[in-house]
Amino acid sequence: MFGEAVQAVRMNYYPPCPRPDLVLGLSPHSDGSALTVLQQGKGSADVAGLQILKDGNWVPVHPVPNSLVINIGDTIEVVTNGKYKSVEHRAVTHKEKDRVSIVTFYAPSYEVEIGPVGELVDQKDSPCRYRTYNHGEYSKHYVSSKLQGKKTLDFAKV
Ligand SMILES: O=C(O)CCC(=O)C(=O)O
Ligand SMILES: [Fe+2]
Repeated sequence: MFGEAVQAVRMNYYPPCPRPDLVLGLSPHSDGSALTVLQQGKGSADVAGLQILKDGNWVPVHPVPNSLVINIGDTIEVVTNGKYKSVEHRAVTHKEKDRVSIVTFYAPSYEVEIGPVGELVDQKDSPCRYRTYNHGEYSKHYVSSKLQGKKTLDFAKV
């Protein structure tokens, strides 16, 4: 379904920040990927920099040694017609400690068309919520937009 899938890696370094109350490491966003695999750095295993938005509250994702965090991205939300939601998340800074995260984004090939799978669309119970679009177009839209919660997903909404 994803064609020759794209796997991209981003490494984030967050230096200590004297005013974590004023400065975010990374603004709230959802990832444009299908799935994201994230490792919170070994050397800073006690710094909970990643937070997810759940029921309107920011919840810290505490690092578990030798484990990976798997996040659902926008592409899975579209493919499942909203059954699985991409997670809104952000990174906060820490007064004394720096932090590293290594993030792998697994996403469709830029050539493929992405849309809700037929089995999860039903006129009555689960009407089609997202249009079918070219993933390359979505990626372009994503990288040229500001990180602003799940706003980038508006591109795909019907
Ligand atoms: O540093 C983190 O834990 C979050 C990184 C992230 O959300 C991203 O690179 O997309
Ligand atoms: Fe992210």
